Amino acid sequence: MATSDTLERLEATIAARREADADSSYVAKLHARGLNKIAQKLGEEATETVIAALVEDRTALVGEAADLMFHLLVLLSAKDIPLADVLAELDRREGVSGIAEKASRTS
Ligand SMILES: N=c1c2ncn([C@@H]3O[C@H](COP(=O)(O)OP(=O)(O)OP(=O)(O)O)[C@@H](O)[C@H]3O)c2ncn1[C@@H]1O[C@H](COP(=O)(O)O)[C@@H](O)[C@H]1O
Repeated sequence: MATSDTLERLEATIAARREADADSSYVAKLHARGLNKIAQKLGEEATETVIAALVEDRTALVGEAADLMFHLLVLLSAKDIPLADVLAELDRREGVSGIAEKASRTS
């Protein structure tokens, strides 16, 4: 079953493929084309994800969401930001929202 380990494995694969031959690796090809291209691809995948959601095509939405998450990991890799930093930020917000909820219950 896919878990957050899936994203961690994919992050490691992307890191390992960054310097590969651009003819045989899509990750290497994207990195060779630079940050602007990676950012452009992420924007395109975000738009395609939104469209798939709005036309209510479940299969397409799952595929586009996978493309979006993959390209986000490529962008984070290009900026040398570990996935763990993003997950830690989500954990931090979970804690913050828990504190806000408790505060509203006691006031
Ligand atoms: N998850 C993915 C993944 N999702 C999407 N894609 C690629 O993303 C591309 C998107 O297609 P597009 O038509 O939008 O892109 P394009 O035509 O290549 O580029 P442009 O014309 O936009 O410049 C396709 O080539 C897909 O194969 C991916 N390529 C790789 N991975 C993972 O990355 C790993 C390493 O891949 P390589 O670097 O190719 O070894 C693989 O084992 C997979 O786990």
